[in-house]
Amino acid sequence: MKRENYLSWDEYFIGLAHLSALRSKDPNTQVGACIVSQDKKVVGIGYNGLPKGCDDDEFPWGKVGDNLDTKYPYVVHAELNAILNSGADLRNCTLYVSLFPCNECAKAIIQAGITRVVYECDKNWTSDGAIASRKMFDAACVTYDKLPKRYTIHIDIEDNV
Ligand SMILES: O=c1[nH]c(=O)n([C@H]2C[C@H](O)[C@@H](COP(=O)(O)O)O2)cc1CO
Ligand SMILES: [Zn+2]
Repeated sequence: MKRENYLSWDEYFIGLAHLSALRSKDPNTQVGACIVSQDKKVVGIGYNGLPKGCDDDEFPWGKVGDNLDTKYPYVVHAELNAILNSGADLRNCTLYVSLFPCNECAKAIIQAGITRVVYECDKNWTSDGAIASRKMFDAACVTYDKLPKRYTIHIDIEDNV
């Protein structure tokens, strides 16, 4: 008889997105994204971080002050990193992401041909960025689904072998 308590596809892929977020150096918000093809293959994965060649220890991670002295002009968002890290054709793929995408990522998601977004947290739901994202997703027929519940996936590598 097969195991009962295995991960669902949604749990598996959002779990991968969360694992990826653990690589983020952002001290405030760690976001992870995972792109999955129609036949359930992972074709892209990423987290919010600086572009290649930009030193994590040299660039700022703060939120306030002069814009150029904050992280905002420099950080590549998780969704965009997942798209850029993929070499695959992303048409009709699903993007799993821990936070609802901002409008800049929404544009990249649409242009890449991704047709479904599954997200977990929508703490930014009423921000202008998220409102613009929804306008564009609706116009471009990109569906967006919030995962129905939060859950814990426990990974203990020592115990797992
Ligand atoms: O869609 C997103 N994807 C994404 O990776 N991020 C990243 C950029 C920043 O590193 C961080 C947001 O930082 P903060 O919550 O401190 O403003 O999350 C932020 C958004 C905004 O929704
Ligand atoms: Zn974004």
